[in-house]
Amino acid sequence: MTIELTSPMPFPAAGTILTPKALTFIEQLHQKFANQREERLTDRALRRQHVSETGRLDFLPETRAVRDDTWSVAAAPPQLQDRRVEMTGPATPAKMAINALNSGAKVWLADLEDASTPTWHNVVDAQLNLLQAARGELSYTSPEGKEYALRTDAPLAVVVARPRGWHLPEKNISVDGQAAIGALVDFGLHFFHNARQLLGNGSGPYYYLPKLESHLEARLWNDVFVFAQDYVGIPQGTIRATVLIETIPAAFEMDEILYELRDHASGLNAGRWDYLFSIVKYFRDGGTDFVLPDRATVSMTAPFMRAYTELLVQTCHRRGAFAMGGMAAVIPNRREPAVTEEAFNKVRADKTREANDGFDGSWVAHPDLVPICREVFDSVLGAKPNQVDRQRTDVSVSAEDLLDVGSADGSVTEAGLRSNLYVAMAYVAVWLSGNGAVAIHNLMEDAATAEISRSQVWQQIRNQVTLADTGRTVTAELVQRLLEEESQALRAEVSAELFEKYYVPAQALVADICLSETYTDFLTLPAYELVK
Ligand SMILES: CC(=O)SCCNC(=O)CCNC(=O)[C@H](O)C(C)(C)COP(=O)(O)OP(=O)(O)OC[C@H]1O[C@@H](n2cnc3c(N)ncnc32)[C@H](O)[C@@H]1OP(=O)(O)O
Ligand SMILES: O=CC(=O)O
Repeated sequence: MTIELTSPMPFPAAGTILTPKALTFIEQLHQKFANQREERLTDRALRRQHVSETGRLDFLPETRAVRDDTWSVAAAPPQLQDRRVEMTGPATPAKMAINALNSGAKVWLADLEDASTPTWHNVVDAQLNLLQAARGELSYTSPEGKEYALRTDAPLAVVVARPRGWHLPEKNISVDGQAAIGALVDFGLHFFHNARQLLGNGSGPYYYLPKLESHLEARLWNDVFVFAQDYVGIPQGTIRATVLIETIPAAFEMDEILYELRDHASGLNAGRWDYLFSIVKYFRDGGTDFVLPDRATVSMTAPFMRAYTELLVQTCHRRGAFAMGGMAAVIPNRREPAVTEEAFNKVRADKTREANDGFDGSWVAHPDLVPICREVFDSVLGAKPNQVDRQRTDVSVSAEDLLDVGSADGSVTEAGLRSNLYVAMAYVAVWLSGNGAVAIHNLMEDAATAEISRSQVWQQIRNQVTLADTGRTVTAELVQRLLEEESQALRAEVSAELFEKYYVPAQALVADICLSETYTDFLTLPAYELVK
């Protein structure tokens, strides 16, 4: 066998997941698809290079027929007909998984991606929790003795697992001497252990696919699904995938992405945070027209964001697919009623806009937000499980609309720059400690939101932006100084031990990626080198 674990089993029960048969499946996936994955990653670099030379993206002339023809995706299985509330969160620790399954949401996006640090322990523990959940066997006792069990008085949320994106390796497994591919490890282990079990439960192997940049990446996933279904001997078309439209090039290929996955597609999701990250990344050297205002001031009602979400709803419904809303990152705080009230109001407003625009359901980051999202969608859907029949023929979105980044209100301020540096450092520190999502100043921060923060800083230096509140120009020297000041603020907030262990390396990493001449494509790639 050419597959090997390059690290010891992370904990004794890991053998339930890392079985010889499951590893053989991962090996086969790798051998069949590693080259295609490499080609797709090369395409990404070439396309970005083209954008940097032309300052432009457009709908593809060669796929016009796919956009113009009449076709639909496969019908949604019964369990995915009603997705009005989707809870997101990591699948490890077990407590979070149980809380999400019990939350009353219709779906749980079990996140192996942006809300999870892919430490070897987390990667395998998340799989173990999902395996036990599929068999109704997941339970947990906290160190304080609080018991957690799967509820039996109401339906559990349907699991839709989100594997890592194509770019991330899994360094604890090697195949033919190369690091395994994170996406194939996450999908492969989940599918191998649970596909048949989930079908037996009346559910199925359902996935969210993150960070796609083209329909060819969707084709690659489709090829993986076809191979995997044959491998375990379940009917073709059993898998259902919802694709996150969270990169700017993918917004130009929504039809094509659904078309490639048409036998397995169940919808698209408007992943707003990664979308903003992608805009900054793609147009980072596109001049000041592409410089976004402070992260906190970019709203979903900015014309270019509205163009993106409206096009998504229209495209999905035209193809019989679900349009899923995104994440309002404000979260409640059970100890602070005023914070909770503000979060409820903001989430209600966000979900109301989505429901009225035609989305079929949306995401929440915290169990206390489930009732708000449900109530809003109940009031718009009435007795219907979804509103896929709402065609939105009134929508007309051009390439210019999608690229009208300058239409965002707001300015770049020193307060916003400081906040970006603080969040990037604090998030990376928490990520290095093994938590992929954290509340910072009552906002949910995960890999996507941290990517925006650090990318904005890089873009502001590159464009020598003038700060609206202080009149200073953003330079490497200014950023270095503010980074040190924000780091001192963080030093005052955490223990000396934590600071040395996680915040010092986080500061070094953020300094490196914000100040270097070359832009770093994903923050999680250099960060991954620092975790076991
Ligand atoms: C841009 C995107 O990709 S969005 C999707 C990816 N991001 C996410 O999924 C983030 C999901 N959210 C979270 O991880 C969490 O809500 C956080 C980290 C932001 C805040 O978590 P906490 O600080 O634990 O919140 P809080 O203390 O209020 O939690 C209260 C209870 O709710 C539980 N809880 C909170 N959020 C979640 C969640 N997303 N899933 C399951 N349980 C949750 C906690 O475990 C805790 O349970 P307990 O009372 O049994 O101990
Ligand atoms: O993954 C979702 C996003 O908003 O980013």
